[in-house]
Amino acid sequence: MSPILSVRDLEKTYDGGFQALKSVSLDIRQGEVFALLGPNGAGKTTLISTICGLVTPTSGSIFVGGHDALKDYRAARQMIGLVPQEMPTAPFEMVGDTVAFSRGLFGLPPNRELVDSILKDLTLYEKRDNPIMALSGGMKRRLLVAKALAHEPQILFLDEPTAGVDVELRHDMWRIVGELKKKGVTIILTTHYIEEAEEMADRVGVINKGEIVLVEDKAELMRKLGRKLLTLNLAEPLSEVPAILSQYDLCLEDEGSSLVYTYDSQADRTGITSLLTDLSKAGVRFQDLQTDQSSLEDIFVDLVRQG
Ligand SMILES: Nc1ncnc2c1ncn2[C@@H]1O[C@H](COP(=O)(O)OP(=O)(O)OP(=O)(O)O)[C@@H](O)[C@H]1O
Repeated sequence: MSPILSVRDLEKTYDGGFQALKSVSLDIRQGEVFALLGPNGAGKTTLISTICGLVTPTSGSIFVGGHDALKDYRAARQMIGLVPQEMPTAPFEMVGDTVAFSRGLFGLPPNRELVDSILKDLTLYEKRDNPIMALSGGMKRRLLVAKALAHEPQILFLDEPTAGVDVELRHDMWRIVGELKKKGVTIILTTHYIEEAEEMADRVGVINKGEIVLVEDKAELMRKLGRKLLTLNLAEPLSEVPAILSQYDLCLEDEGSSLVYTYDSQADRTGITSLLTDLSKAGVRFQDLQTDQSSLEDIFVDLVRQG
């Protein structure tokens, strides 16, 4: 299936000479939830803003649903909903009206039924005749989603949807994203929260200093994360791994005083029991042992540090 969004060799150098995007290429699959992770200043907002037509790229191409976003901006933008981090100020506007207005901005005919159903999905329907200023912080966040959905976009960008919100609202947002995905909406979100990417994403991309440094299925990442290290501190150092233990792919470390076994913690059989039996048969004794697991956070920190 061809990607719903395709970015090729995208570069952005701001006036003043700062290069915020360096040859970014990315394909987004229809119906997926893609989490874009990156530290402050990595280029997440620049990338999203460029795709949404708010920032002009220096070079490169963007295709949205087959439309060239640079040459056929309107058709491309029509397919996209953008949930910004903050509410533009229109405090006296009514909740229902502001969502209807967002739809009108795209030149679409009014559709009160649709607006009502969006408000209901986001549990804002009861507030439809209230001014925006009468909403709680969490409701305002949900309203931003409602406004972004008013023109029935196929792709929804969420820029840090849960930055600075409480746990309850964070889970609320995750539920909303899950429901939109079920309806077939493709979702791209930026986040600082690894937990958020783990919870929601089908795929994870990491951007650092304007470059995409990793794109991977979350399941694959989790599989990698499922690998654990068992380190045995030996009673006496070994010069080599005994032949009887060759099947375990052990590594001898710390000048022969530690044996390291890598295993899949999610497998039915980790092999630890038989390893310990075979160690005993080989006469290898150990004083202590420890297990370590790398997390998505470790992988992220490593990638960002290397960059
Ligand atoms: N209008 C601008 N003019 C010049 N430089 C800019 C402009 N907008 C952003 N930048 C720079 O581009 C880089 C990327 O910024 P961007 O906002 O895309 O990062 P981000 O990954 O979204 O960061 P954060 O997580 O802090 O929101 C930063 O160094 C920023 O200072």
